[in-house]
Order: sequence, then structure tokens, then C-alpha cells
Amino acid sequence: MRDPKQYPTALTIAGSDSGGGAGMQADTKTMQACQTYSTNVIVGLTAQNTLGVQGAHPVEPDVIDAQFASIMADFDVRAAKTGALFDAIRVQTVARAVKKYELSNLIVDPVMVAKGGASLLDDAGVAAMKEDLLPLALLVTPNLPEAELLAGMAIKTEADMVTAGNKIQQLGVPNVIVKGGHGDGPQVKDYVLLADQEFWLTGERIHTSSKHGTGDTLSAAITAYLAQGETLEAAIKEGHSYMNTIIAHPLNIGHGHGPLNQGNWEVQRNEI
Ligand SMILES: Nc1ncnc2c1ncn2[C@@H]1O[C@H](COP(=O)(O)OP(=O)(O)OP(=O)(O)O)[C@@H](O)[C@H]1O
Ligand SMILES: Cc1ncc(CO)c(N)n1
Repeated sequence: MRDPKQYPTALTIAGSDSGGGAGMQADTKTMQACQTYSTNVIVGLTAQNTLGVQGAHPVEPDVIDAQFASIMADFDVRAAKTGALFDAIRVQTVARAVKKYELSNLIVDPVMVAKGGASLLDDAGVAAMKEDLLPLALLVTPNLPEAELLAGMAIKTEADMVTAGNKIQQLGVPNVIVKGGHGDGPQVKDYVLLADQEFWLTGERIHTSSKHGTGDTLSAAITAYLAQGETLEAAIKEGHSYMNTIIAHPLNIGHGHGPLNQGNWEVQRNEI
């Protein structure tokens, strides 16, 4: 266990989920569980629960700027991640701040659609993400539908995941994880394409309705381990192991896509 006095600081730049399962709330709980302190730039509010997104309300760009300014005036941010960014204006506002504050350990989780189907990034936002944000990122972590949009191709096979990863890398981001949670089969396979190597991360597919916020949780865990000074490869492997552990210990909350239990991780790990 890390001495809490030694916790590094990370930053999540994301949307709030009033249901507490995904977005900013998933990120903050994950970072805390992974022994990293979490600061928050809220890019938008969602009225959301386990059944879906009932409303999405982006925050004004000057309020996004003000949150960055407050955080950067006080904290030593070692790594950052983005989540729901809603539209091109917010993507560009975040990209400007990433440049201004020289946030080099940046993970972009290109959140586009919530589990119930609601859009969390419009088409112009996707274009701005490709053009303005991905070239600033260290790592991007699309799920299969997001990878299809970013790569401009259909993904049906593992070979397609490899091709899509390479196409996304050509957008200017050196490291890519194409997540396989949306596939089928007894195993979930994530394709990891790093600047200097490639590998697959494999886990048993858990059959559970408590999967709300899995992508946010994976990218937040990787961000937390990066903030601790891990190499990217080690941070990805540790983040994946954390994800694999907690998805096997679901909570029974809400009437739809239930949340994960990001906390209490050491206990969960010892139960396996
Ligand atoms: N049923 C499952 N069993 C085990 N691991 C899973 C399962 N579903 C997803 N994962 C893992 O969770 C992580 C997130 O994958 P996924 O493809 O679900 O992301 P996502 O669609 O962005 O999630 P969300 O939209 O809910 O935030 C990956 O590491 C994936 O391997
Ligand atoms: C606010 C927010 N961010 C991300 C996701 C994707 O999990 C979600 N459902 N809601």
C-alpha cells in the first residue's frame, strides 16, 4: 500500500453522471482506489441513471477555463484523462488548456455514446477530437464503435482491430488501445498498440448487467498508475488487472446498467 502522504495528483476532464456510475464519478472513485488523488474539470452535467441519460448540459467554455486555472495554480498534475466532451467547442477548449498547461501524460477516452444510446459527443466534436486533441494525447482508448468511427472502417474480426489501431495511430497519437468489451465470445480481448510494441490483454468475459462506466474506469486506472510514475506499458497492464478484478464483483444498484464497485479493491482482489 502506498503511504497516502505520497499520493500523486491526476486530473479528470469529463462529464458528471448524476447516477454516480460513469464519467467523472467513476474516474474519481477509480483514481482514489488506485491510490492517486483526483482533481476534476467538469465539462458538462448529465442527468443520468442506470437506465439512461435523461439530459446533457455542457458547461460554458469560460467555466472550463476557470476550473483548469484553479487546478493548475495549486496542484502538481502528473497525468490527465478526458471523458465526455460533448461538442467541438468543448473539445477545442480542452485542447487549448492541454497545450497551455503542457499536460503531456494525457489519455483520451473518446467517449461518444452512453450505454443507453445517448450521444455524449456530436459529429463536429468527433472531427475536432481527431484534428485538435488526439495529436496532443499519449494514449487513446476507443471501444469498438468508437474505433470504427475514428478509423473510418467496420470492425468485425481481431485482424480488423489491429488495422483500426494502426489507422488511429496515424491520426498522430502514439499509443492506442482498441477495447473489445462490445464483442462476444468467452473472452474479452483488448488490442494494445504502443509506439514500440503491440500485445493483447485478455480477460474472461463476465456476464453481468453491472458494466456502466467500464471504459471510464479502465482509462482512469491507467491515468492513476501513470501519475505514480509507472511506464505506460506497466500502467496499462495494472489498469487492466484492476478492471478485471472489479468487474467480477458487481454491485446490485439501480434498475438498468448497474455501476461497478471501484472501491474496496484490495478486498476484492484477495477474494479471487
Ligand atoms: N463483460 C466483460 N467482462 C470482462 N471485462 C470486460 C467486459 N466488458 C468490458 N470489459 C473490459 O472493460 C474495459 C472497457 O471495455 P469496453 O469495451 O466495455 O469499454 P466502453 O464501451 O468504453 O465502456 P463504457 O461505455 O461502459 O464506459 C476493457 O478493458 C474490457 O476488456
Ligand atoms: C458523463 C458520462 N461520461 C461517460 C459515460 C460513458 O460511460 C457516461 N455514460 N456518462
